[in-house]
Amino acid sequence: MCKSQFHEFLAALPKCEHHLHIEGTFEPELLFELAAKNNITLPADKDAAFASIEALKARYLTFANLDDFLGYYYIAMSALIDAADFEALAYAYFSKAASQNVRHAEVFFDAQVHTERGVAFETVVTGLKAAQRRAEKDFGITTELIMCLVKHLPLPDAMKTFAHARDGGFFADGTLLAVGMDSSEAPFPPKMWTELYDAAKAAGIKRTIHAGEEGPADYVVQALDLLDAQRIDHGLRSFEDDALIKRLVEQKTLLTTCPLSNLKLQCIKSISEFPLRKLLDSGVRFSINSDDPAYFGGYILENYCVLQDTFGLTVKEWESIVTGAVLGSWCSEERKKQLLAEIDGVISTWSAKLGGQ
Ligand SMILES: Nc1ncnc2[nH]cnc12
Ligand SMILES: [Zn+2]
Repeated sequence: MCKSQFHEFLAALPKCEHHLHIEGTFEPELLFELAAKNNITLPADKDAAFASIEALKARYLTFANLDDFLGYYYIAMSALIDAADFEALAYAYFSKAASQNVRHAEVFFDAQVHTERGVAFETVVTGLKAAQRRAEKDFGITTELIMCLVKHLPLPDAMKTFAHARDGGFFADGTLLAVGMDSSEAPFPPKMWTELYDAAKAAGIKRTIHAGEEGPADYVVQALDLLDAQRIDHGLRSFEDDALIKRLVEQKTLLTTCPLSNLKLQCIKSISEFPLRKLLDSGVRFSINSDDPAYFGGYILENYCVLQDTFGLTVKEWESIVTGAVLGSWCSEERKKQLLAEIDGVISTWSAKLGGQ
């Protein structure tokens, strides 16, 4: 069976995306457009990569590590000013995701980074919500927002943003689904954030955190032990610790993995180093995601395809991956049932076409 036919099957599979930074979908074309509209000068005097769309895209091919990438990611955000900018950004992602059969997406946004530069929390959320409503109407995709706090700023700053969202009723009214943490990892272990996660837990708010991307397996252990995190974003390095894997399996903790991101940020040297076989064989619940697709050369489907080309999975294995992604989602039981039924339909159509692959 030809590679492209299997890719067609992967495209048809109903998908859930759980690890996607909306600011990481900021394509250079839209970045330059919004920077011009908002009179934001990108720092081409300090870094020639900002001289043109082409130069920036070329620079995105050479990230040395997570922090190298984050420098560009945070500068680009400075071009997002009003609610319409956030709406345009998010709607572009939802359209692209829907075209790849993402049926449910739980999306991060970096609230604190925007408020810190003077953009009101309400502006960000208003724009994102408008895009969510339009996307559900236009494509039938269900979406949720996860507010990420950033590890490179002090705990009191994170607490202030968290309290603003909690006390403003943004979690209680369903505008926000959960709280997470992202940004630079190694210098900022999970144990630094217990106060934030205790407060989220006390308020009945779901909790996730980036851990085990560049940091060691022990950071994942800390996230479980000290933060009571219910989901782990990346968790790539969890396989350094057998007891941790056993625990993740028993607790059915979802790892939201991101293969192309890991490759582009030099966490792995080649896709063959991505622990896909271990994830499947151990029974850890995981999903495959795009993280920051505008920066890493691929949206969710490209992540699925590169894994297929490298590991040659069967239809059954893909069925178990997309089913696990549904089960690990934070959507209603009713929505899960719909998504599982959609998967059943696509699998029966394609099993016949692909004949026992
Ligand atoms: N891959 C990643 N790791 C940590 N923080 C991030 N923010 C956006 N992408 C990220
Ligand atoms: Zn991420």
